[in-house]
Amino acid sequence: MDVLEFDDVFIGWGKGGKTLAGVLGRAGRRVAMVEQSEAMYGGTCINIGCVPTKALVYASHLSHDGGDAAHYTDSIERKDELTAALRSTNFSMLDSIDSVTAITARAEFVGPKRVRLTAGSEEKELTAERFYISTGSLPVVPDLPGLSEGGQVLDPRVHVSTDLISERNLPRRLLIVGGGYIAYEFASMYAGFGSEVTMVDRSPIPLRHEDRDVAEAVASVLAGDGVRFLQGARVAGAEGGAATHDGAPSPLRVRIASASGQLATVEADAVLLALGRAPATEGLGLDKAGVEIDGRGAVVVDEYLRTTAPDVWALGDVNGGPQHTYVSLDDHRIVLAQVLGGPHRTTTDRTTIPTTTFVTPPFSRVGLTEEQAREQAAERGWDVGVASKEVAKIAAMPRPKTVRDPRGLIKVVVDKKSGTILGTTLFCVDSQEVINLISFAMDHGLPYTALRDRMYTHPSSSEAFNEVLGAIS
Ligand SMILES: Cc1cc2nc3c(=O)[nH]c(=O)nc-3n(C[C@H](O)[C@H](O)[C@H](O)COP(=O)(O)OP(=O)(O)OC[C@H]3O[C@@H](n4cnc5c(N)ncnc54)[C@H](O)[C@@H]3O)c2cc1C
Ligand SMILES: NC(=O)c1ccc[n+]([C@@H]2O[C@H](COP(=O)([O-])OP(=O)(O)OC[C@H]3O[C@@H](n4cnc5c(N)ncnc54)[C@H](O)[C@@H]3O)[C@@H](O)[C@H]2O)c1
Repeated sequence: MDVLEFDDVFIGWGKGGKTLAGVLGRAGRRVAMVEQSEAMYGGTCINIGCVPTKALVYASHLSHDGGDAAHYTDSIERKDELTAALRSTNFSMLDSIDSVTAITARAEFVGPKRVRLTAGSEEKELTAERFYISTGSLPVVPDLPGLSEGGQVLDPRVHVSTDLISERNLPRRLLIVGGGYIAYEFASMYAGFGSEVTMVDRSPIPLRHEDRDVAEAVASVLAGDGVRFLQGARVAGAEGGAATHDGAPSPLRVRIASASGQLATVEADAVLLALGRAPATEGLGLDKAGVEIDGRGAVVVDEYLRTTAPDVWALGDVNGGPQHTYVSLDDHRIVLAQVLGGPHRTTTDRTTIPTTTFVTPPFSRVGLTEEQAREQAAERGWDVGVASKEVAKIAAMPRPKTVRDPRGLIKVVVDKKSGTILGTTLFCVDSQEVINLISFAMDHGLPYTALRDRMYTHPSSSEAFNEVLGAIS
C-alpha cells in the first residue's frame, strides 16, 4: 500500500481546517487536505449550511410572478448554482497552492500519526508530523414513532435540513420537529415561500432561553407569516397514505401529543427533523490514535484545541464548541499561533460570541438576557438597567421603514453603575450586521454611552442606539 508523508494532514474541509491549511501551505509546508466527498469541497457552510439557507431565506421573502411553486423551484436552482460556484472557488483556493495536495477520500486513523484513506476500492496511508481533525457534525435523527428509527428516516417525506433544500417541489404543508436555529430559520423561510408551516417543539414555550418579551415578539412575527406553533408537544406516530389518483404522494398524517396527552393530527407533505447536530467522530478510528471523545461524541480538547494525542488538534463542530462557522474560523487562529507563531490565543479569551438566527427580520443576540442579568445582579454588584423599544416606534431609525419591514424589537441590558453593556437583543432588519458592533463594544469594554452618543450614517440601523440607549431605566 502507498504511504505518503506530509508535514500537516487535515481531515475534513471545514472552515477552520481549510483556512489553516491555506496558511500553512502558503508558508511552504507540505499539506494534505482529505475530504470524503467532492460535493463537500469547502465544507458544510458553503454547500449545505449557512450560505445556501441564507440565499433561500432571502429568496423566500422576495415578491415574484408565476406562483409560489415556480418561485421555489427557481430559488433552489439558483441556490445550487451559487453553491457550485463557491465549491469550485474553494477547491482552487487550496489546490492552487503548490505544496497543498487535495485528496478526495474518507480518512480514518489506523495508529498514532497515521491515517488510512479509502476511495472506492483504492486505499493509501498518510503519515505526518501534525494532524487536524475538522470533520464537522451530522444531523441527529432520534427515534420518533413512525418517522425515524436507528438513525434513519422511515419515509421519503421525512427530511433533515441538508436534503430538504435539495427538493425541487415546494411542500404545501411542512411539519418541523424542533425548536432551535434550523427549526426557526426553516419555518420563516418556508412560510415565506408559501408553505403552511407547523412547528412541533418539546419546550412548553417558544425560545425558552430568551426573555419572554423577546420570544413573544419573534413568535408573533412568525405567526403573522402563518407559522403554527405546537409547544410542549411530541411526535406520537405517523401514517402515510397511498399515492393519490394523480400520482402525487398523499400527505403523511403525523400524530402529535401535547404534555397533557391530548392528540392532534397534522397532515404534512414534508417533515423536517431539526433536532441538533452531533460531532462527526464515528468511524474515524480515534481510539487508535489516542484521541479521546466525550459522552456526546465530541473530540476532547483543551483551551488550545489540543486533543489527548500529541500534535493532533480538533477544529470546528467536531470539538463540541458552539456550532457556527465563525467559531470554526476562530479555532484556526488558536491553532495557528501554536503551529506557525502569532498572537497567543485560547478559547477562554473569547469574551462574547454573537449569534444570529436568520428568520425574517433576523434575530440576533450577544451577552446576557435581562432575566440572566437580574439573576446575577446581586452577586456581581450590578444595577441592571434596560432599554427596550419596538422597531416601528423608533423614530430615529427610519431604515426598517424604508425597506418595508418595521417589525421587531431592540433591547439592551446594561449595568447603570459602570455603564457596561451586559447584553443586547436585536430583532430587526440588518441585525446580523449591527450585532457585531455591540459585540465589539462589549469586548473592548466600551460603555453604552459611547454607542448612545456616536454619529452614525443615516438612514442606517445602527443609529437606533442614539434613541434606544437614551431611554435606559
Ligand atoms: C442548515 C444549516 C445552516 C447553518 N447556518 C449557519 C449560519 O447561518 N451561520 C453560522 O455561523 N453557522 C451556520 N451553520 C453551522 C455551520 O455550518 C457549522 O458550524 C460549520 O460549517 C462547521 O464547520 P466545521 O469547520 O466544523 O466543518 P464542516 O464545514 O462541517 O466540514 C467538515 C467536512 O469534513 C468532511 N468529513 C467528515 N468526515 C470525514 C472523513 N472521515 N474523511 C474525510 N472527510 C470527512 C465532511 O464531508 C465535511 O465536508 C449552519 C448549519 C446548518 C446545517
Ligand atoms: N444562524 C446560525 O448560526 C445557525 C443556523 C442553523 C444552524 N446552526 C447550527 O447548527 C446546529 C444544529 O441546528 P439545530 O437547529 O438542529 O439544533 P439546535 O441545537 O439549535 O436545536 C435543537 C432543537 O431540537 C430539540 N431536540 C433535541 N432533541 C430532541 C428530541 N429527541 N425530541 C424533541 N426535541 C429535541 C431541542 O430542544 C432544540 O429545540 C446548531 O447547534 C447551530 O449552532 C447555526
